[in-house]
Amino acid sequence: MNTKLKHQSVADDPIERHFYEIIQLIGEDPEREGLIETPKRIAKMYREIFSGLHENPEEILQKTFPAEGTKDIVIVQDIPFYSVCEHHFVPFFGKVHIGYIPNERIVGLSKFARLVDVFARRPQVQERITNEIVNTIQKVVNPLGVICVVEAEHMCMTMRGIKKPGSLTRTIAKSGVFDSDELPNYYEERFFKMLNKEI
Ligand SMILES: Nc1nc2c(ncn2[C@@H]2O[C@H](COP(=O)(O)OP(=O)(O)OP(=O)(O)O)[C@@H](O)[C@H]2O)c(=O)[nH]1
Ligand SMILES: [Zn+2]
Repeated sequence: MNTKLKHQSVADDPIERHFYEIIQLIGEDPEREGLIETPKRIAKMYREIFSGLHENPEEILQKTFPAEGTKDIVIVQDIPFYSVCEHHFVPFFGKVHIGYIPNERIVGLSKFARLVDVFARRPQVQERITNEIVNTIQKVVNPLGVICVVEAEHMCMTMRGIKKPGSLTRTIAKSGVFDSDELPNYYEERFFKMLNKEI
């Protein structure tokens, strides 16, 4: 008997074993050359794209620096992200824009991108990523306010189902001074002007 045969079906890794079965169940041959290592590849990829489940987002924001007199909005925009929609397990991807007004401490800029990755690398809905980013920064860094906009294209709306390529979903979450009842909100308006490079 060819010892290579049924390799993945008896693999120690349960993700590998289950994908071997899924390939069979869709009517494909998991033993053919092109697919023989696919369950192993998918298991490795799943551990990468869902690695955020095993990371603590609050740890990322532990190290901060003195605010150095910063009183205005700091924006990090166009942070690219790739996530997986929890309803269909297909990708949604786009850009995140984060603004905050420091209180006494500022955050290292790279930490915002790390925070985005931790939340994106989980089965997600776009609204939750947006809220989680704001809530975590507000809770750990305690700035005067945080605002986050996420823009994304959802493959579950383009490659399947309703099939509307190019449709864009925008979500927004706010805290502190960005979230006051006063309308129009000065800080929110200023954030969007800065985002459009008008300031
Ligand atoms: N609010 C929200 N909905 C999402 C997100 N990602 C996917 N969805 C939606 O989740 C919904 C799941 O709807 P269901 O009716 O349970 O599933 P379905 O029959 O596959 O839906 P269709 O996509 O309409 O074919 C769909 O309307 C998706 O567009 C997201 O990030 N946020
Ligand atoms: Zn979906």
